[in-house]
Amino acid sequence: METDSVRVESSLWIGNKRYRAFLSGWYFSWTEIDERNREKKTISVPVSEVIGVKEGRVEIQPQKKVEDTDLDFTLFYVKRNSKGKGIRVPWSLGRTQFCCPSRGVRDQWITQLRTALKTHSPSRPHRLLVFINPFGGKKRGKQIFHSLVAPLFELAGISSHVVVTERANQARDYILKKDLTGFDGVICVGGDGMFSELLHGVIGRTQQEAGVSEHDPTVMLQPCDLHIGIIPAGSTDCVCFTTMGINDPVTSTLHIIIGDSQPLDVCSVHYQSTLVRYFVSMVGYGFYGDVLAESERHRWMGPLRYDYSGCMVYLCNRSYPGQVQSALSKERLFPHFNSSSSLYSANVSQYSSELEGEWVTIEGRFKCISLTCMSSSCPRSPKGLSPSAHLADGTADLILVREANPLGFLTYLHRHTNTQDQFDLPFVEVYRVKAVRFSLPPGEGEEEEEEEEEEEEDVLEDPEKLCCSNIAGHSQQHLAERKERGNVAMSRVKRPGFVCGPCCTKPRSVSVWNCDGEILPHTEISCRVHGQLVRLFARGIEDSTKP
Ligand SMILES: Nc1ncnc2c1ncn2[C@@H]1O[C@H](COP(=O)(O)OP(=O)(O)OP(=O)(O)O)[C@@H](O)[C@H]1O
Repeated sequence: METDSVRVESSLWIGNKRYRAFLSGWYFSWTEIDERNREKKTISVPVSEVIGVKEGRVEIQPQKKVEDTDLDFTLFYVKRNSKGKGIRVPWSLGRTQFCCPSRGVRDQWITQLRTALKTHSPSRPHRLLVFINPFGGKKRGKQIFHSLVAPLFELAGISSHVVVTERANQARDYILKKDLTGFDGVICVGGDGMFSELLHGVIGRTQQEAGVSEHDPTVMLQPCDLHIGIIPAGSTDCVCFTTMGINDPVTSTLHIIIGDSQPLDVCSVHYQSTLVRYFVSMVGYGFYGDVLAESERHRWMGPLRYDYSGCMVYLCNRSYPGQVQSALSKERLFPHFNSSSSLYSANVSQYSSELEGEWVTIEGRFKCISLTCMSSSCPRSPKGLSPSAHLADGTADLILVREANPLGFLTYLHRHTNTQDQFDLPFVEVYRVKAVRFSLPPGEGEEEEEEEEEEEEDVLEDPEKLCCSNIAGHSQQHLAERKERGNVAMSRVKRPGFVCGPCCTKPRSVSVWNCDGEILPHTEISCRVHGQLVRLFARGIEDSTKP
């Protein structure tokens, strides 16, 4: 065996074939040598993608098997599969078993490979805090973790402390309050809701430690050091799909093990001087808010409720008045920006602001308004809400869909599922922004607020007076909540009933905001993008055409 500072080389056998193996700088390669000493196929594995090196003949999947032999060692590494269900190829665990001419050579290979691994992968996690939501998606969180994730962590020498959640927000509270010394990252096994819990926990804790007030909408938030990992086990897993290009627990686990790090922009939502929420995926008004509100009332339908609610809300053909003020990023014009909906058209006025960049005000009636920090893709919409949105450039894409005829709006919605440009429509405008404020135009919504208050008084007397029969079914509980928590909580519960579609006899001119699948309790909100606030164990979307 030849060894120098950059290169280790020797003959090894895989089965009955002879190979010349090299460990050289960043790569471990082995080339098949035929009987005439000619070189044939070479396989190369970056050292940074080696998952583990074990003595003997070892198998991890489908079941762990170890045969302790003197001459063999087994190499585990990231293998890119040829096809998968995402917009990039899935990763799996590659395994090759080498036989050495002597035990000394075998031990030397193992030592050299492990040393190279430490040198070339300094950012790998050693200890992780894992939260499993046993009720997310198809309720397979525990099974996914124990059968697919835990064996890979063990192989890579990662220890994990596992918390199976017993209630919503347990993971967030744990991160905010418990001692996290020694953990290199927090992992959720669940869907977007679980990711959001970790996001709020990690950001909140970092700001607490830095003495930064999250409620101040103008404050510069402290970037978070603790990495977040997502093992998809929810029903949509949009954040995972957008940051990985695929929803696959093994691919996610391998990214975590090799310590990939992807910065991510986060948007804060404030109501006056109160932080309402953070999001990375989407906040949407109008159609998106109405669909969520409607679907909340049909939870019993399971995932089908989104299709059902989408149809019902579409049939209502509603649009809402609004005033959107946005701080444009320097990269103001969106690549797909439609020239027919000019930025400086009559209904756009400019004014300066405290935020860098220029502010514009846009007023009108909208079918929907959405703001997204990422493309927000999912298997149903592989290109997502805003196909060219970046993960970490400090901007978000504001998409305004103005009042349109039902067929036009259907075209817009349908284009999310195919390759046609959803922005190339005369009633769609897109802006790349750093901050957004939404308000109701003067006079709009006030009448409703008053009506709403009167109605709530009536309802207190007689719950059956609620405009929507579905809500009435739950009204006693809602009334109790209102008494306990005040108007905000009541309107949070009640508003979905106001936009519920055909069953509701009182159409309203105010929608609700859908923030990453949660209904926000306020209409007039301000949003601000915080560039690269958190880091994920991910690599963004890899080009699947590369080997
Ligand atoms: N033990 C628990 N009991 C009840 N709710 C929980 C529990 N653990 C977590 N939650 C909450 O359940 C909500 C949904 O969970 P999760 O996001 O994992 O699954 P999902 O809704 O199926 O997936 P997706 O959000 O991708 O559609 C989260 O908002 C989380 O706060």
